[in-house]
Amino acid sequence: MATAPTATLVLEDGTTFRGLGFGAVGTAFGEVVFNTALTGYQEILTDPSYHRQLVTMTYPHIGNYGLTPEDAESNRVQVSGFIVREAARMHSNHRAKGSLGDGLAEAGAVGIAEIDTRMLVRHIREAGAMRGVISTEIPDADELLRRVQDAPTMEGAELASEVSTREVYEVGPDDARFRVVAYDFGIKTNIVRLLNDAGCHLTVVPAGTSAQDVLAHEPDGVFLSNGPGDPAAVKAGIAAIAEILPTGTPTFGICLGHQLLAKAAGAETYKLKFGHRGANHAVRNDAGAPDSRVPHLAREGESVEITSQNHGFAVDAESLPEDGPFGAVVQTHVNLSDWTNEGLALVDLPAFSVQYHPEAAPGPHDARYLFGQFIDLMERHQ
Ligand SMILES: NC(=O)CC[C@H](N)C(=O)O
Repeated sequence: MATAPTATLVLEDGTTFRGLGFGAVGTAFGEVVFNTALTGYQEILTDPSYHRQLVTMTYPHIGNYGLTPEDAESNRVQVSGFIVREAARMHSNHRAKGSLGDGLAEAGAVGIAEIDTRMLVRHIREAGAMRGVISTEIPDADELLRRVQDAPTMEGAELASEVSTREVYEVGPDDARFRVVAYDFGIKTNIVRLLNDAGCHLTVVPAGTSAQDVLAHEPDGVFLSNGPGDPAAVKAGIAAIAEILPTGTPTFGICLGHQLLAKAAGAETYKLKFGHRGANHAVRNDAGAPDSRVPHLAREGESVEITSQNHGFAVDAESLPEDGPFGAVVQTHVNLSDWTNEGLALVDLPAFSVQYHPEAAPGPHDARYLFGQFIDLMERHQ
């Protein structure tokens, strides 16, 4: 690292950090967020939901196992910048094909190391997630502050269309039991893989696809993917979902897909103070509670699961309607740290979704059962 350029990180409130640049040389803007997973930096960097974000890892030593193409969650590094305590000088892993620094450089993502990430994260937890800029070319903190204050905010940002596929594509065997249309708002590869493994042939469609075009495929089910940005700004997606729901097509959403389903069904979303990003968030499934109105969505055996998460917005549980455009919407899952909403289901229609990541890449596999529940719903409605 001795020859790495000096880099500067400036937050929109003027807080300034100096560190060492790695990855791309340049200036990168984005929302500064933090992820508490101990491993899985490659899956995090390549998760399209991190588009336009500067991701801080709380684990202090990052890059030691390099980058391995088969582990990517999309075809590129998606973050605009990466903030770490210590970037490993060498990686060691027989599967790796390159270093973290080279991967960031190739994608134009600016990294900054030798940052006091504990101080940064404590500051964000107190003051809230905010815009930031990392620069290896502009050392003047006042200049960077001016620029970051002009950068777009995450609230109101429609980013799904920036990462979505431009073309429709098909994945999985033609003779699969179920034909699913998957909305790509920024879909992660492991979701595609797990749906294929569960017996689904996928037709992956761009974020702006109309309900008519989706229904023309006569799908057994519709999947709503994760993705970046403010759910409230994804107007076309919300409108399309509102047209698909009354057809009774089984629908399953993850993260952004969950938020869009909620909006389509009459609920509201809001921005969390600093979001949930990590691989050990405890969630309770209430679908098996004695008074549950959606007992078919109970998790067999246990009700608490440790989950992988990555979201900055959330569904307002108080806004879930009893008398919405498609009837009642109930909360199926709750976050055990802050009691925010983590899942919902429609009572009268075969549609459900979770805020967290059952595909868990990276993360624990507790929530895989949800893919099975989607299959069950399609089986019952086929
Ligand atoms: N992973 C996701 O799909 C994130 C959803 C949304 N962009 C949020 O930050 O809340």
